[in-house]
Amino acid sequence: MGEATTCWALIPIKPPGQGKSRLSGALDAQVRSRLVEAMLKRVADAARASPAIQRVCLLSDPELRCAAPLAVLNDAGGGLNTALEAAMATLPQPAPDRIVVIAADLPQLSPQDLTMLATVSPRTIAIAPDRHGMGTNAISLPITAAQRFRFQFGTQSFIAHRHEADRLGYSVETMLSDGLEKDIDEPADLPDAEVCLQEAL
Ligand SMILES: Nc1nc2c(ncn2[C@@H]2O[C@H](COP(=O)(O)OP(=O)(O)OP(=O)(O)O)[C@@H](O)[C@H]2O)c(=O)[nH]1
Ligand SMILES: C[C@H](OP(=O)(O)O)C(=O)O
Repeated sequence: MGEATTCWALIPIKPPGQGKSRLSGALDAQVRSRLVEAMLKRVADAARASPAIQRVCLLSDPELRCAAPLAVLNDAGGGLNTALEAAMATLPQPAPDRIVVIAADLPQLSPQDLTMLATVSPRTIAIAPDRHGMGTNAISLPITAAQRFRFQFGTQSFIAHRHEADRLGYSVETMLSDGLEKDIDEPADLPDAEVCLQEAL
């Protein structure tokens, strides 16, 4: 039997008060910020409950205080893609075999979703698209790929991330589940955040 592989989850989150601006027409600033916190807690709890994940880190401002006591990797600035690339280059050692980058706005995420992302075969990059098949809600990278991967968050990132995996010579697996697809970007998405929204109101 081979050595057990290790996997960490990395959750990027903007500093308090800065996230989910597209919801500002539907929710006031205080509710929005509580919703962001409730969704982050849900994602962090799901990651911590997955037996395939050994460590859960946030990528954010190191001053961030959140309900869950999690390690925070410094967001070096420059936007999400640049900050992720910098974080991959400066991971605490010993680094894991695999790292799952997962959005903080997935209120229906389950531990099984994390386990599915963490347990793909070694030469595989797994990508979870959003409900429109356009954006990327999670990406699971072997450590050998993580440090060369050019993140493409922004518009149409799902296809761009697939191309990036091809460029690096990894096979791609698409991960689909309700928990992974249903990120909360627009007011129309809010019914999918019902439980977190109850906490926030
Ligand atoms: N650390 C960090 N996290 C980011 C950054 N940009 C986006 N994120 C996080 O990445 C995830 C996906 O981002 P979006 O869905 O665009 O969320 P958002 O930026 O809060 O939403 P809008 O303000 O409406 O665009 C969320 O968890 C964000 O908090 C960044 O520059 N640094
Ligand atoms: C960051 C962006 O996510 P969205 O803002 O569409 O959730 C993306 O998936 O590239």
